[in-house]
Amino acid sequence: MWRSAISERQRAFSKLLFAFTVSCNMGGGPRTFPGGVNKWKWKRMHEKRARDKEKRLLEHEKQIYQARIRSHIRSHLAPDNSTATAATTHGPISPTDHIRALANRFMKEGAEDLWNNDDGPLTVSSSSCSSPTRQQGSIEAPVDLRKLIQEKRNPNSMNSSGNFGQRRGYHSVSEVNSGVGSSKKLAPAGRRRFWRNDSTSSSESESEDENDSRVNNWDVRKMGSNASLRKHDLKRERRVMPKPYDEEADFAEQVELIKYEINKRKLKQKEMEEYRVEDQESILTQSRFDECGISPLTVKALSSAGYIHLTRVQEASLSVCLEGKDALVKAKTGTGKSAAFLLPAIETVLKAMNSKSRQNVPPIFVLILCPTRELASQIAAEAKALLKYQDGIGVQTLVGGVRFKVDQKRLESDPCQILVATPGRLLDHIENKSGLSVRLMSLQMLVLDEADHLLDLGFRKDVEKIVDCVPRQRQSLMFSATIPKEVRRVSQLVLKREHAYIDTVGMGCLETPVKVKQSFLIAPQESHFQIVHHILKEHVMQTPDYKVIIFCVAGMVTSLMYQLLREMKMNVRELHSRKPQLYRTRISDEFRESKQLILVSSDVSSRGMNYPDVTLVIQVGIPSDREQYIHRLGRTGREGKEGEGILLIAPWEEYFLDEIKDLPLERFPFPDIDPQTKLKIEHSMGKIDSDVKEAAYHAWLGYYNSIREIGREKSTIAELANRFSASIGLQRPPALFRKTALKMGLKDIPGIRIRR
Ligand SMILES: Nc1ncnc2c1ncn2[C@@H]1O[C@H](COP(=O)(O)OP(=O)(O)OP(=O)(O)O)[C@@H](O)[C@H]1O
Repeated sequence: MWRSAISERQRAFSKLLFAFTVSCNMGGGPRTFPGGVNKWKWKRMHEKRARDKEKRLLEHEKQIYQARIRSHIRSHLAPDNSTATAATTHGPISPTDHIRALANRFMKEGAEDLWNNDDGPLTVSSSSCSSPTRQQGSIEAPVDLRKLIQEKRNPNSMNSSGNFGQRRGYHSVSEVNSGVGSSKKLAPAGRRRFWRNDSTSSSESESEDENDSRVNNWDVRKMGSNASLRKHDLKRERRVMPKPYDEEADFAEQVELIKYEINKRKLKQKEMEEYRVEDQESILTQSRFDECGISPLTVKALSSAGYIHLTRVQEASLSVCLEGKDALVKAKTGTGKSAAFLLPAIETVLKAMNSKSRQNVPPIFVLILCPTRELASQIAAEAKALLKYQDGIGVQTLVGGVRFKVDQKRLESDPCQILVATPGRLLDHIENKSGLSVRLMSLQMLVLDEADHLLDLGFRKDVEKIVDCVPRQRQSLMFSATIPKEVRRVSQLVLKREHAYIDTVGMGCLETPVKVKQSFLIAPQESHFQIVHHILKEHVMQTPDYKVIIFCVAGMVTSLMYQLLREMKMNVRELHSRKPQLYRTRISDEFRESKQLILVSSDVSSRGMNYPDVTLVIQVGIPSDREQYIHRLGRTGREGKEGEGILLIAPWEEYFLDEIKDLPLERFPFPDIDPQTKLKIEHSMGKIDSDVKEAAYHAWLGYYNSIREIGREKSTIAELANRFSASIGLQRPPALFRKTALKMGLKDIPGIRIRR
């Protein structure tokens, strides 16, 4: 356009000069010019000056035009309307009129050069949330005026590709001529005014000055601007001038369109923000189970369980899992991961049962591994609920604490296409050649729930052995609310190299449920039992349907806490690995069904357990790591509900707060415990059997001695353990067996007593 405008002026100027020189040649003027130059040199010099001046002028006006367009757009985007008002009231000419006036000049051929990658559309970053104003005014993507205009001109020709040439809807001559469709078909309708077809253009070209073909409307130019394309697009194409009156109307329309588009985006952004807020509260999506390609009988079972819509993790992972791909899935606690792997598991079984020929041994098609017995029972129960209307598909559990023979009999007599197991007990069966290995040869799907824990050092060896015993040709799925980097690295022990990684939490996003209020309290070890009692009393008073889990650092410390709270007449239960399995199952079931109950538990309940409507989780002492903190906390605030979590630690455990510093923990106000209650607690503690206290001391010492991150000398740990021992009313620290002390690396450590 610039060149064309210049050339018009040049033409006029040349004509003048020509007239002038002709008149000179006819004897009417001087033959030499100032400086002794001849008339041709003089003419060329003036032509060049005129060209330069023209160029400068155009450049200047181009900049004004760009600035005006930008300020116009900003005035529309600015949340504060005063800016917009100011912009519309100042000066003799309104911004819109100014833009229109400038556009009349520049929205001709080549005007698209005004918007290019460098000086192009206004970009408002949605990520820049430092100032509230910007936040309000931010939009998802920049308003691409060119795209809008292009869309308006020819909605069918839009191309969302990032390629600049394509985005502009340009077609090279070679493309047009090479039959990639006719040029009419390819060139956007509106563009035809810029880029003409041969047929329409030829007649116009005839009317042009033949001698000035360099600068006529049929000028040949590079596609795109120099600024935008630089050396990248050297295809050439002809162009023609648009009709001026058309342009004016068109531009007014375009401005309207831009306004409309900006408003639309603002609305959309508002909606998105509202959705995000809702989104954080609800775990459900708009997708429905009856539309996601699973068996109708499963959909029926889902409906009767009250599941209509998929949760986010189910939506994100289901299609991938149904395609048969391996997947590593991360989603927050309480968001429906169990169903996310159970649904594809059921589909796998249905498919296998339809396709498999008769086999000598009843095949197990799906194996689900999980770390605890309670979790295995819970998963099996959920699977059974989903299989409510499917006949002939059986789910069984293989967990410790049940007699081996009983397991064997059950496996032989009852159908079992889906097996849910803890690694240790499953290995027992595999290694004892109970016939399970043969049945596992038909395995189609292996699932690791709480995958990061199963790949922890405690379980990894067992899991590796199990993986070695199942067919390599299988689908493997791994689920957890936490997937540390190390686990991603070792995930290939189980998953195929080309597995999908699905993270519904998102990098840098909050890993804990948004509606759980988290706080921490640092208090001397000696006061922990009193503080727990105080917090519980307050909570019970304020929450009629209270349901609390207290996590303690080890089984026997759990038992001590339980006995103390029971002595203090609280409605409390205990759950830890030192209890027989039948007891554990009964307590777990009772707590699931109950309200107004306090469960004191070791980490056996920290992962996966779905106790509905837990109102408060108290963690006494540091968890083994950040992941454990997240899982323990995740027993409350499930399904997007509200909840509360309190971490109670001793001053020397404060270092742990660093590991969870990205989580929204607030300081819990230090409770004011009345002396009478203190006395009562001391009295209750005095009633507890010293065996329990001694076992608690040993468990406490064992736990803290095993956490490397503490970074303390063994002697310091021994000293702290002795303080704990005193706080629970032991006269002196209990002695350790020599063997135990050796194993723990505590032999000859000052403060550690060895049993004689
Ligand atoms: N699509 C759904 N619609 C409604 N409720 C659902 C849906 N999917 C799962 N739930 C419910 O959500 C709750 C949490 O599910 P689940 O125990 O599978 O969570 P999770 O993500 O495995 O948690 P964790 O990380 O603690 O193991 C359960 O009560 C379950 O019944």
